[in-house]
Amino acid sequence: MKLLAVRRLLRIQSVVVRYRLDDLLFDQPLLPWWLRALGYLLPWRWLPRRRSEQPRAVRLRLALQDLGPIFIKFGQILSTRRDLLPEDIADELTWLQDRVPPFNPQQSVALIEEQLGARVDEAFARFDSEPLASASVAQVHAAQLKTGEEVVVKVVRPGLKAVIRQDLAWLYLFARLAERASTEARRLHLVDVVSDYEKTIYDELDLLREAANASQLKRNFEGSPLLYVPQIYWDWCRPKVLVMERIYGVPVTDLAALVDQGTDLKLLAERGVEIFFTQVFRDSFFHADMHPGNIFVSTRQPWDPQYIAIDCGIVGSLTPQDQDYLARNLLAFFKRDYRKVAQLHIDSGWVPADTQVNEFEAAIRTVCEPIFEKPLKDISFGQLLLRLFQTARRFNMEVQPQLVLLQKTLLNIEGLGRQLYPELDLWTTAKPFLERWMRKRMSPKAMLDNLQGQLEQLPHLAQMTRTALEDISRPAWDTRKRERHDHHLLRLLGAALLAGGVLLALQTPPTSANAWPSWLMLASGLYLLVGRRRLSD
Ligand SMILES: Nc1ncnc2c1ncn2[C@@H]1O[C@H](COP(=O)(O)OP(=O)(O)OP(=O)(O)O)[C@@H](O)[C@H]1O
Repeated sequence: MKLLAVRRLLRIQSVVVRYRLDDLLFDQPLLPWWLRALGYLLPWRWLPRRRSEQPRAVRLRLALQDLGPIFIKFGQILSTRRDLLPEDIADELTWLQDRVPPFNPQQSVALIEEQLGARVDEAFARFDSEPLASASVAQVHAAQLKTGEEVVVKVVRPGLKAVIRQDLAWLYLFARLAERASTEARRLHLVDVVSDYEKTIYDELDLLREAANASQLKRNFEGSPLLYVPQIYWDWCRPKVLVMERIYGVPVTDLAALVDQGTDLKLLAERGVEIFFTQVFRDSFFHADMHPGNIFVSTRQPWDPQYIAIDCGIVGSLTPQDQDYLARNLLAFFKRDYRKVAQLHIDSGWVPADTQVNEFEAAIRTVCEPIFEKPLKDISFGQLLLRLFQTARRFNMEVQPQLVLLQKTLLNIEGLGRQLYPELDLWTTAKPFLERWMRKRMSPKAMLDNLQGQLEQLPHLAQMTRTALEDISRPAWDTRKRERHDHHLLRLLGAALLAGGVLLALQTPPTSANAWPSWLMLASGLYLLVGRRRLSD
């Protein structure tokens, strides 16, 4: 194992030298001056540079490509972190998609047979050993089921787990060294970036998880003209093999083909935004790997264009509270009500309760005012959220992985939408959607449903109260947790009062003189459940 690790390090080194990444590594303000100076002692730094040498971003992309799937995937993820990378590099790394040499089809067949416990010719009527596509994590073959359906068979690259383990170990080491050597690297939380990557890469290896996500997404958009998700053939799915319906859409990046078939690009761009908001707010289940390689457009009815999404390995979801705060934040934002944005961040518990709201408001205003100087159609939602989270982080906002995922997806959707239709006005497209959603949440029916939900929790009240009280008495209890807990306790108390009030009202006529306790209980219960929240908005 150690020998393998050393060999891998030598390989990484040789790639660094071959692509002359020394300027990227050692000329960084990220590193302290003494390390940058030390860089000049490296023998290869003295090699003459060729005039024709490509720009640094291209050299970095080629180097990552050369280092194989794990570095490619890491580069793809980095390309979405525009908060960390210079623009030229972030732009170039987006080209790291789907350009991975295929692996031997015999390996595919062996793995499929091992996973299915059947020969390929027993499982399929036809199996094309020439791969249809080869990506960083998996290879895809076209096939036909014995029942006649055209399918694709996705197979995980053999031996990927071992390579991941090894490459990750090196990535962690580099990140840790950088963090130890420089405050800038610590500010960027490089180790956290690698750790985020580690979580997603292992998730992507489990194709059953991807299949389950695809099934759920398909169900959420059943019959919708907006989005189509290929059918999963569960009988043939295993952890390393996924069999799904073959789709024949136009890649969304192929603008010429879309124009040729007469696609309504404006509608297509707007539908992208609608799909995103529907997934986030209606379903709380969103495809979080929306890079252009995973999106196709149906060839049917170009005047009524429908997206097709594949590769549901990474999905995100928000709690109802996060949904609520996010929608309010966006609405407050576009009214430039920075005070409310700051207050919402505190109420939601995203930043500590003792944050100075004035200072936080001023910081948000400083960051956002220049963005709002631009016409609405040029404002990037994703950038706005990114700036907001960066500001909030200075005020000790805990990193909220679900929000980071959402912000990255939003950047993807925006980038895609504006590529299709540069005049796309995201805010005007999204605003009615958000307002409708807020109105629906505040409708009497939604409130009643909410109330019913609270009442259903009553049987657990005693247990929850006991646990909460026990927790509170623990010394390590921090203020933010305490606030959240207080909030839950008050809501539970509200539900209890309301239920008690209803029971009393059933026994005493509401107009009689001794009905006041039931009225009092009903009013205070309602206040704790609904009024408190609305007043705090
Ligand atoms: N259902 C399908 N029908 C037709 N082609 C498909 C289908 N699923 C995947 N493909 C092709 O295979 C390619 C790779 O598939 P997919 O993106 O699922 O693999 P991956 O290894 O997860 O890739 P990534 O690098 O994006 O993570 C796609 O870009 C597409 O060209």
